[in-house]
Amino acid sequence: MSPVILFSMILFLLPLYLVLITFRKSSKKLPPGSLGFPIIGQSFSFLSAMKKNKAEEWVHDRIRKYGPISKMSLLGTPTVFVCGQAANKFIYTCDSSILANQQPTSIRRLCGERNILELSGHEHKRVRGALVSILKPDILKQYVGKMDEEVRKHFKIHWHGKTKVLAMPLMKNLTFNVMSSLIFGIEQSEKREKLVELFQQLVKGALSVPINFPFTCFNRSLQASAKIRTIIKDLIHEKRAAMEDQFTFPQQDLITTLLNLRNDDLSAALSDEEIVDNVIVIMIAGHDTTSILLSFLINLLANNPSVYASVLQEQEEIAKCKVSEDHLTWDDLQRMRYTWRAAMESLRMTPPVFSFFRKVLKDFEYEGYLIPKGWQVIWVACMTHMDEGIFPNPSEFDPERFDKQAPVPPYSFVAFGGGPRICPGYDFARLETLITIHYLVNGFTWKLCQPDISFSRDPLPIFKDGLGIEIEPKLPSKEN
Ligand code: HEM
Repeated sequence: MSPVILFSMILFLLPLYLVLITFRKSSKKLPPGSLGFPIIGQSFSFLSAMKKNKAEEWVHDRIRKYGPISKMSLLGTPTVFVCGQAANKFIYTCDSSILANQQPTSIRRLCGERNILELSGHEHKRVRGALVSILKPDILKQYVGKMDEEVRKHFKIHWHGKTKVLAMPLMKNLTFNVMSSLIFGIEQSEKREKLVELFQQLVKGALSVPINFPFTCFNRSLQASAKIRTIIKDLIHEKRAAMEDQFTFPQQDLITTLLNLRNDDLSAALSDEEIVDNVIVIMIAGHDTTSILLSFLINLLANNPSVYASVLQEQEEIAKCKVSEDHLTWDDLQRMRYTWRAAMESLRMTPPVFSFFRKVLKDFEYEGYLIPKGWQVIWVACMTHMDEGIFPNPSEFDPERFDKQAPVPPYSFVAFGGGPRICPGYDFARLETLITIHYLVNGFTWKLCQPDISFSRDPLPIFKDGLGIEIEPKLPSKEN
């Protein structure tokens, strides 16, 4: 029998088998809801609601029908759906021997078995420790100048001399280039353009039914993933050779920093396979999320003149103390408090990541229901962001909500997740966002080409028209 048919049969039968053995061995109640058709289950209805930007309605319909806990089948696996502040707390504090991080099969196959999202317990701690150590503020401080340079270059090439731009693809291009420069040490080149294309293709299949037939989106994403792997492996060999020749870089890239990380016994902290898998995850986790934040913030600032005025005032104060060729410094970024609140508010209103998955390692009971081993849990963490009881007038863009004087209740603002898996790229994203907004508001004014713009989730939020804006450079022009 061909491996493809065998694999499809396993995918088809596994959910049924899991449900049957669960019923046989336990008298406890499963959550309400239906598993739908085998394999497909509710995958298409969920993905289609995401695409139509109706995911919140889809979730509300489910809650109306079954309550805050229900069962379904998503992306080939029986699944329990939960949401709300209590669910966020439960999941973020749950023992990793009960609930392990697990992405859909599609993500595991595209990013590799050793990627941090797949690991749990000690292995997760070890790999996470290595990633946190290269993304912590002390290390990132050294990169502010390099980031600043990339951002200025971007505005010079893609914005100056234009009257209209599509902001979203440009922000993707910018965040990808910043990450390539800092993580891979790859400057502007054909290789970098190739990598952009390959990552875009890989991401398209990240949340898809994992059937590897020719011409499927998943198949194209797998091919892109294989090519990216080859490029990263070659880079690792080049950097290792340079290190062995004792060729020292004045400012290392993050892959070199990772290659240099040692355990107590001086063995390498991460294997090459772990570096490849995790660099792919970092690129995916970091560049799209931050570009979404920047694009939605540009849209919100265009529609909210008073917030825009406060951001501008803060950024003009900082610009006043500099001459045009000065880079922004770490201290300048610490002064951009209001701008970061505006960014957090944008993340509250449109968090880049809508839902998360965990794998159930042991049967457990939650709110009186059995959550069986072998199933997965999906939770829509950000439903709390629009909870009137937590964030009054949730549809209003109000950065002051994040004023430190009025702290946000725990487990309710979760754009960066929570618990032991909270996003380790928070500071990276903050630096990149603040530097970009600084040069944007000091360099240009902008307005939306169309007043009413809509977005879909594919699976990440994306403006359908690319966020067309009319731009005008400010005079006298600071060299952006
Ligand atoms: C606005 C930008 C970003 C947002 C909203 C964001 C959000 C998130 C969220 C929600 C999680 C998952 C937490 C969980 O599973 O509970 C996460 C994990 C992660 N993020 Fe970010 N992220 C952003 C930027 C970045 C950047 C710039 C990087 C790297 C430079 C990064 C690297 C990672 C990694 C490696 C993980 C996995 C952590 C683990 O499993 O321990 N992220 N991020």
